Amino acid sequence: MSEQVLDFIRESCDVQYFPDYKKEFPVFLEALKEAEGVLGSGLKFDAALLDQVPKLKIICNTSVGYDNLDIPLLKERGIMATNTPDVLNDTVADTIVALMLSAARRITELDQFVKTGGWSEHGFSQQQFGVDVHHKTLGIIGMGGIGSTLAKRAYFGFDMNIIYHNRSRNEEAETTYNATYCTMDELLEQSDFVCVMTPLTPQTEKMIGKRAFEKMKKTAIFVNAARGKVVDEAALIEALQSNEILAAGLDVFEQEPTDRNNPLLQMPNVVTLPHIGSATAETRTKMAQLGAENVVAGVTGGKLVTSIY
Ligand SMILES: NC(=O)C1=CN([C@@H]2O[C@H](COP(=O)(O)OP(=O)(O)OC[C@H]3O[C@@H](n4cnc5c(N)ncnc54)[C@H](OP(=O)(O)O)[C@@H]3O)[C@@H](O)[C@H]2O)C=CC1
Ligand SMILES: O=C(O)C(=O)CO
Repeated sequence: MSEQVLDFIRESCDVQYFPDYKKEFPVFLEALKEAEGVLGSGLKFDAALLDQVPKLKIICNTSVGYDNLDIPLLKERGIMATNTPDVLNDTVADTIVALMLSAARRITELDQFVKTGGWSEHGFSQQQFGVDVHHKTLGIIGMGGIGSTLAKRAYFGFDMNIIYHNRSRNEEAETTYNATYCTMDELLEQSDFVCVMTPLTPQTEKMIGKRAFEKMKKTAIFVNAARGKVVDEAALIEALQSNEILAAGLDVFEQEPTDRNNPLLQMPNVVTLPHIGSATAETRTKMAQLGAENVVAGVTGGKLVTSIY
């Protein structure tokens, strides 16, 4: 949280700032017990925690995802909640394109090849060729804010054929990016790149499992920048080990940080990132500022900018 954003909140509220609340959780908890508003990301607000923070009026996530919040419980207790949609769409879509390109063109693997002296006067072998991204079929599961922004890049930048699956139709994406709505099975069977971009909910938890990987092409590249728990990670590992799919690009994991012994970290055809989808200086500042506007509004009785409900 930059000083500029903190100063904006300080104009209306007393602020206690914890750059790493997990490191000093007992002190943080004491402060939270007195707080009317909280701004940040990642902390799970369950009933046991809410019981300890009776003065809390508003929880402002500095993330678009709000799987850390039990919305029915917050509603029941009259606590407001906000998130930070849209301001991060371009940055997260850029991250997904980076994962698609890295996995398809084997960028991280070949980077290591060069840096460890593997590139000799004999050049490199045909076994190291990648596959094209352009003119392929991209399947987007979750054609929302980020999914649509990815479709824009893929359609206009890479001449890709866009297919998608949601619970409801996204007519704007159909008109603007020529996206075709299909069932989940059709998407899995037809896509060269399968990108999941849904929120984590009880309905989407482990939505991509063994059966889904079996449906995908053997040449498919799977990308997850949504939430790790949307995927059955054991099934993903098995699919990669048995060549059920070609490669994967992952910004998120079932457990974060992921275990150092996670087999995915040993696979050259898997590109990994530490959940940095929205993490550019510019976008994180926009997210913090939006969260700050929400927390000030919530505490002072103003109008929330991006209320979750
Ligand atoms: N890696 C990172 O750093 C980041 C990760 N994220 C993650 O990405 C998620 C999506 O963000 P954003 O695009 O802004 O969200 P949106 O709400 O704009 O889009 C979510 C999409 O998922 C679809 N969806 C929801 N539930 C289902 C379901 N059960 N089956 C199929 N489709 C479904 C929705 O369509 P419909 O309702 O019609 O089904 C909607 O199109 C966030 O919730 C967050 O978890 C976000 C930002 C950064
Ligand atoms: O916004 C989110 O949901 C994230 O995961 C971090 O940007």
